[in-house]
Amino acid sequence: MGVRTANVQPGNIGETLEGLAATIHARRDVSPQESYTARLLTDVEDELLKKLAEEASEIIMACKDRDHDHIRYEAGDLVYHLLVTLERYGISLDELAGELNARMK
Ligand SMILES: N=c1c2ncn([C@@H]3O[C@H](COP(=O)(O)OP(=O)(O)OP(=O)(O)O)[C@@H](O)[C@H]3O)c2ncn1[C@@H]1O[C@H](COP(=O)(O)O)[C@@H](O)[C@H]1O
Repeated sequence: MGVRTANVQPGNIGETLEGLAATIHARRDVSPQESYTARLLTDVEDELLKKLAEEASEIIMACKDRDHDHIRYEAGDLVYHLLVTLERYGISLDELAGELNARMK
């Protein structure tokens, strides 16, 4: 298990996701030697997809343990890897918003 993040303060999810997505997009121009994100964007696609599946199973385990801080931590890992996946496959946050908005009742 990774190191738990200390002193987590609430933030604005829209701003945070947009900022993180922009950082991930910018890693397209960075060498894979310098950045984990750049590696996930350029390595064989199965490396990223395996990681996504691994993070999904880790949050499931955290939920089964009813461990609040661990669920939040693994949710962070999962959302980050999902954003990298969206970047890799060319889906912007605005397009994702459109998908979710289209389902709203
Ligand atoms: N938000 C993240 C982020 N979340 C998770 N990770 C990485 O994802 C990997 C998760 O792998 P693991 O689950 O195996 O590791 P773990 O979390 O230590 O352990 P467990 O979950 O297995 O218990 C680790 O290498 C983390 O460092 C992240 N790496 C980068 N970011 C963001 O991406 C930006 C760009 O970072 P670079 O990748 O360094 O360019 C950074 O500024 C951050 O904002």
